[in-house]
Amino acid sequence: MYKYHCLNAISKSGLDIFPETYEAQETMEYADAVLVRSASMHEMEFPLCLKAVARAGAGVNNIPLEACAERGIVVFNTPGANANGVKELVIAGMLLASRDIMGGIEWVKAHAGETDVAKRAEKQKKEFAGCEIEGKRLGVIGLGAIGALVANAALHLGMEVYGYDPYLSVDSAWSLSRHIRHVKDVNEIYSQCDYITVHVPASENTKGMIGKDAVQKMKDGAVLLNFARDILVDEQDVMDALENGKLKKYVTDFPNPQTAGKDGVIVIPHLGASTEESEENCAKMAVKEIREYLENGNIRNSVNYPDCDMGKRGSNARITILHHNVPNMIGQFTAILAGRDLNIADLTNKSRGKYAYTMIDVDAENLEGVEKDIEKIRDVLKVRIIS
Ligand SMILES: NC(=O)c1ccc[n+]([C@@H]2O[C@H](COP(=O)([O-])OP(=O)(O)OC[C@H]3O[C@@H](n4cnc5c(N)ncnc54)[C@H](O)[C@@H]3O)[C@@H](O)[C@H]2O)c1
Ligand SMILES: O=C(O)CC[C@@H](O)C(=O)O
Repeated sequence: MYKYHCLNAISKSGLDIFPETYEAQETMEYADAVLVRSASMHEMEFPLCLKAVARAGAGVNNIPLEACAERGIVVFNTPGANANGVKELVIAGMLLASRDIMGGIEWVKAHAGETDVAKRAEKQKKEFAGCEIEGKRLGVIGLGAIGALVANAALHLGMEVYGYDPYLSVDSAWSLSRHIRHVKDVNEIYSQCDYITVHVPASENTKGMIGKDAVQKMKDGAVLLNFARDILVDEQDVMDALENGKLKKYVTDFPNPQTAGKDGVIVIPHLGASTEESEENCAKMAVKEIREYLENGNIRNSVNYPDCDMGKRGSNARITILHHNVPNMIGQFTAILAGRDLNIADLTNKSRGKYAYTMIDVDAENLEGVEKDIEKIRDVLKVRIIS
């Protein structure tokens, strides 16, 4: 029986994929796996039994990736599973910044019940007029799952689109329309675009990447959209730019005391991925990743260990070893098996930065003592025998 714990509400259609051999737990204490959305795990203590954390979503800045790796906990995310939900809200954000839709709706609410509301609305509506996005220039910073969808959708809405991503993946490159202008210097986005939207992961490298310098280079009256993470933007600099009229609007999906309720800021309560479809997609992908790892040892879409796949486990026992990426690890593992006269049917080893993963299929059912012996090897972080 495997045990899992959900730190946030996870869509039932995903949890339903767990078979009867899985049991939900009220706490993490005895869990083999944890499912999480945005809950911060940085201050949490992890039990020794915890083997996997699946982030039902894209951003993993709420999870201590290296601390997990050191404890032999594989962290997964669900790339692309909520990208369409975010794309649609970004388009909505551009429209909200361009026309005073919310001001107009508030005015109607305030005059509800007045018999001459229709006549008064016709007089009042000039106050809420705006501009169209067709023909305007959009700059997309980060052309991954979300950025690529936003860029393509904006083209379809008649915008001219500039895209910047120095680490563009081959998959993203294939998905992008050839009509998107591939920009090599982000300053070109700042200086040329009417709307700028950022879709990069939050990390030590990207924190504060849009601050005073970037804002000063932007066109007067530009609109900045942030559906990635608030820490990517130096929001005090953006507030100053809104106050002095340099920027027209800041649209953000991340409420905080600095931006909530402030003039010129449209703050949405982190709704980018809050659609039935995105929640289902993320939950299903997260549950499949956990099952694949617990039942077969395969790692798909990890963010702290290498992906590694030996297919479905057959009749052989499968030994899986998470370890540091240092020389002579495989030699030590195979020596232990050879010393017991055990035959290796298949073996795979993959590495990613400081960490590596070895999977060994062995032609035997009785592997007594093997787990303990491998665990004693220096630089081994976690050993499992799936049989
Ligand atoms: N608002 C929401 O609800 C919501 C939902 C999903 C994701 N997000 C946020 O959006 C981010 C992006 O999501 P995604 O699914 O597109 O991720 P992704 O990994 O598919 O794409 C990220 C892209 O950013 C690029 N990149 C990295 N550093 C860069 C830099 N310095 N300059 C330009 N490009 C850079 C990468 O090459 C990659 O192509 C997530 O990390 C998450 O923080 C928010
Ligand atoms: O789970 C959510 O609602 C938000 C997810 C989003 O921020 C992400 O990074 O995928």
